[in-house]
Amino acid sequence: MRIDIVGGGSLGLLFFSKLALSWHTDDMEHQGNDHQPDRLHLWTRTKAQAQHICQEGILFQTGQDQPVQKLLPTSISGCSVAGVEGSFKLEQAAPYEHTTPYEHATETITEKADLILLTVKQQHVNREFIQWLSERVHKHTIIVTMQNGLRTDRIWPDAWQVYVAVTTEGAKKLSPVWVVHSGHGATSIGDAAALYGTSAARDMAKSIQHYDEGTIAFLLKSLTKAGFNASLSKDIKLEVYRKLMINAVINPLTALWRIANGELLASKSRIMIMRQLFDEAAAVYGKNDIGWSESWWNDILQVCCATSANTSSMLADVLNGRPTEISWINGAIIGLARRANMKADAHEWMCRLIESLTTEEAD
Ligand SMILES: CC(C)(CO)C(=O)C(=O)O
Repeated sequence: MRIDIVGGGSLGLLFFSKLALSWHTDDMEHQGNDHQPDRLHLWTRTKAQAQHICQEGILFQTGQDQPVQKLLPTSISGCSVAGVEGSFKLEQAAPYEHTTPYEHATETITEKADLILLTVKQQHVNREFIQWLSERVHKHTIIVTMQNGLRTDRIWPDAWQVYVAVTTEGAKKLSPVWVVHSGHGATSIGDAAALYGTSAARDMAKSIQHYDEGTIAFLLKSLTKAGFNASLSKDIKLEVYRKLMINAVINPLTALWRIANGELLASKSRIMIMRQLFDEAAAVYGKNDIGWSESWWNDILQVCCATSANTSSMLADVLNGRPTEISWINGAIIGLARRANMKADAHEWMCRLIESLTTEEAD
């Protein structure tokens, strides 16, 4: 089985590091047997990051106060890294030498992936990216997207088997090569057809279901072995909308006020504004027949506590002068409101305010 992780952000590095470490342990255990190793490959968006990783390895901490583990290219059997520039043209594979006793370790980078875990930001998923990705996909490749927000454009080709992952794992990227597992969470995976699917996609998914099940089962097993709390979701749609609500409340406010997640709870007036965003989104969900629960408000407060010292991903984008995911978070709520002929003024304001922080927002 070949897994490609696409995206060298905090979550990409976290999932790569933990999987690589657990597969490495596996390899050590199986040395001398004719065990065939599974392959893991990390694609970073920029060539520069891939070069850093190839030269310095990945620094990984299982927690803030935990020792730094160094994953060196030569010590991770079957794992490799390459960079893809902003244009998403395939760059030459960065030299990531590994010592591995298995003969098929010499395979080239052009080998297609059986499973692709996508951890790139929404703004990087565009037509060029899909084109690049199509070179890595074979007939039965499963794509698992692990991203904030919701897409309303039909970006995924109908024939692809796309799954959605919702995770509450916390990860902090301290440098292009350094990631800290800053909070343990849970990861649910479900068929994207439930969210975006056409009937063609559903029929196709059914006809090759046994492949899906095998690959997804392998992923869940690998993630569990690597120490993640991962499961197959019974209702991924609900989980995506729940996470969307959490992000639509926490992300823009932390980015506007430039505060850590926990500081949202520091005053009544902040909590009132959060509640306004929550109520408005809940009304929009209601009109769209999207089940929501009052308990989600408590979930939001709990996320603020559990990740109190964290910089939200939107604040991190703003601080680094990068475009944000606002269009796929609060913008998605506005889209749902329009669909129901209603207004979502508070979310509109969030979009306008965040968009006006930079001059390079995605459309
Ligand atoms: C849940 C939250 C807000 C945690 O920081 C997040 O997902 C993000 O920052 O994007």
